[in-house]
Amino acid sequence: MDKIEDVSSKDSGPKSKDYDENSSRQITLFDIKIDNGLKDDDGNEIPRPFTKSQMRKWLRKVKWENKKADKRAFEKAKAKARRKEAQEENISLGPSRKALKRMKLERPKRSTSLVIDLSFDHLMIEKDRFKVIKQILRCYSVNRRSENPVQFHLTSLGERTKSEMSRHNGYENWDINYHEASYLEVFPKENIVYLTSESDNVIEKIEENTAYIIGGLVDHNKYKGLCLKIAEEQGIRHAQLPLDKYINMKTRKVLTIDHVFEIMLRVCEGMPWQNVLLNVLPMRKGAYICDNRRSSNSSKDNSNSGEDE
Ligand SMILES: C[S@@+](CC[C@H](N)C(=O)[O-])C[C@H]1O[C@@H](n2cnc3c(N)ncnc32)[C@H](O)[C@@H]1O
Repeated sequence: MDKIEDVSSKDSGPKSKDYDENSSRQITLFDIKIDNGLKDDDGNEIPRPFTKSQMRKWLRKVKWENKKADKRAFEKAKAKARRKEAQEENISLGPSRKALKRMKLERPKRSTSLVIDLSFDHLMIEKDRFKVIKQILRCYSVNRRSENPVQFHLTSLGERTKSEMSRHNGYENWDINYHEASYLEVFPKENIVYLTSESDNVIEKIEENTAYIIGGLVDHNKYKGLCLKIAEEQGIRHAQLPLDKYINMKTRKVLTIDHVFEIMLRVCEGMPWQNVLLNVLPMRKGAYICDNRRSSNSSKDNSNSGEDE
């Protein structure tokens, strides 16, 4: 049952003498009948110090705060149990936060840049903008854990994306280069390659000192060919990933931002294209090896469905 006194210290919601005095006897949400008012121990109605809607709002907040605290405690206990179990079974859970921080300072970065072009905000509904942010977080996470990270840039960063990013604590200090300017102002034009599944050029080798642009767009195929059109208009190079050369796929070849990012990163790290494609693409993309038509079980499903999610 929800306990008002658990959160009254955190919350500056409605307070009155009556409520403060009563808080020590753990009033529950069910004790308070907004419509009938609150009664004291002798059954006398306590004058209502707030409007019904103020009270409803506050009670909702209290309920939410309690739920949040419970959830946080549960997650903490779960993580602790997982750490303990891993320690007992000698399983590595990857680098700790402290180690990751040290890696950020010590790891040399490649001269190749992976850039997410965030100039498409106005073409997306809120839900899809959130998906873009979620995918950026995944890119950040894989790059940060890489032994050999690339330079990670976000360009055309607008106010909307900035405020959505600011919900993630300390994002300004992440190992990402943020630019309000377009990639055209950040990199020499001849060093830019726009990645797009619609290009006739197929990427083979990832070049040093080159900025590979990924369109920060979740469009459910609504703006087919848009990135290719932009690259052509801007007179910059463009290329698609060599999917056809190394794998067969049951679904469309338009991948999500984070999949494209991870594929490029892994190839930069020195893994062969085919292994990378089979490892990174989720099973439901139905990727299997080209040459021997053998179905692959090695695909991993990273809970991100195919294109646009
Ligand atoms: C969901 S797609 C957006 C599709 C969009 N309609 C377009 O015009 O590119 C997100 C981005 O991932 C990259 N991308 C997706 N699939 C790709 C592929 N097969 N080859 C190269 N880049 C790809 C592109 O940069 C693309 O802009």
